Amino acid sequence: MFAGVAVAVGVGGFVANKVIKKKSPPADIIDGKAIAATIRLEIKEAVNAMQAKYKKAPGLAVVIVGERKDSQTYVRMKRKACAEAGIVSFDKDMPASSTQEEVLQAVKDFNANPNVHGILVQLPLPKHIDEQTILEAISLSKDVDGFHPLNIGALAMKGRDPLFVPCTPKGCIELLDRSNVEIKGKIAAVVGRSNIVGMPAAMLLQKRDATVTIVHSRTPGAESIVKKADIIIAAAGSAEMVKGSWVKSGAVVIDVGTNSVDDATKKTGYRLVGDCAFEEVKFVASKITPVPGGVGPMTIAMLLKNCLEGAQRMYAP
Ligand SMILES: NC(=O)C1=CN([C@@H]2O[C@H](COP(=O)(O)OP(=O)(O)OC[C@H]3O[C@@H](n4cnc5c(N)ncnc54)[C@H](OP(=O)(O)O)[C@@H]3O)[C@@H](O)[C@H]2O)C=CC1
Ligand SMILES: Nc1nc(=O)c2c([nH]1)NC[C@@H]1CN(c3ccc(C(=O)N[C@@H](CCC(=O)O)C(=O)O)cc3)C=[N+]21
Ligand SMILES: [Mg+2]
Repeated sequence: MFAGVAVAVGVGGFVANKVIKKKSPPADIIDGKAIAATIRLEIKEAVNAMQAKYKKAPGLAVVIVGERKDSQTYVRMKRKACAEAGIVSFDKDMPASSTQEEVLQAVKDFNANPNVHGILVQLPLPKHIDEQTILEAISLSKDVDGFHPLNIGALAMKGRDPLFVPCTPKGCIELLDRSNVEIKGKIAAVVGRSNIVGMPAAMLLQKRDATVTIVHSRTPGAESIVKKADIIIAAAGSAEMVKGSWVKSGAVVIDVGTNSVDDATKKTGYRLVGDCAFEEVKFVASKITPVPGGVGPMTIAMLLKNCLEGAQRMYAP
């Protein structure tokens, strides 16, 4: 009823529209770390139940090739999370000089091992190894990362469901669900189209009846496209690229980006930032995930969940 009523205030003969510029209250922070902890407890209970019923524990094989510091950190976190949930981890740490044949053989050995229900080959692999060849060698029923082309193909098809959904996008959807964000009928924008995050995230949103636009490095006018979205999943790997001005008021923002930027005030010399400018976006969005403590912990929780489900399918199909 107030629409169309202009508030004009005369200031010394000068008439200006008085704009009361007020910052919106900050967004709710979606606590991925806490949600992941809850899920990990749920998994632990299911693992205990499996032990009691079948005298078997789920097993996860983690293959790492080379000495990349970040990969080692992630792999250590995954193995620790497995141990806490009662999932047995099978470690295969291979030197960067390993041949493609050797890595392939490691995968084949785990394919044949009945105590292994999930196989994860940490990416990226050294340049002389063809990632796709390795990923396609993983048994479909043990593909807990969901990176096998047949799993991705099923993800893209109407009326089909893959055996495994990639962990990071699955974690993004779980965060939306557990934060009571409706996906159906919403406009969504995914920034990034990688095989491991952006593309599968877009497929999942679309399967849940969102209308999805994928923005990538060749997209003209990315800002105005992102600004139309009710739900934004940012996975470009570009520190703080999504500014407050890119975000529609009240949008829900899931920030996958994990970028390390130099920070002399930290004892490590760096800190992690997302793909969203958190301090700006939090005053525009209604809900937002932090980095760290948002999507990252969910990725690990979903890995455990996929491994548990793989084992459950084998013992109680
Ligand atoms: N929290 C977690 O669990 C995980 C976090 N990550 C993080 O998520 C981010 C993305 O990872 P990943 O998908 O593997 O990265 P990739 O580098 O494989 O893909 C990045 C994608 O973003 C697009 N892109 C890059 N810059 C821009 C830009 N300025 N504007 C629009 N699009 C852009 C690229 O476009 P194009 O295709 O045209 O090159 C590409 O599709 C990284 O920060 C990574 O560290 C990744 C995995 C798990
Ligand atoms: N085969 C394969 N599967 C993967 O799932 C896979 C991979 N390769 N290669 C690399 C990316 C990256 N990734 C992350 C996992 C956890 C956090 C995570 O837990 N991050 C914490 C912070 C961690 C820290 O402090 O360094 C957080 O955001 O709170 C981040 C990133 C999985 N990946
Ligand atoms: Mg390679």
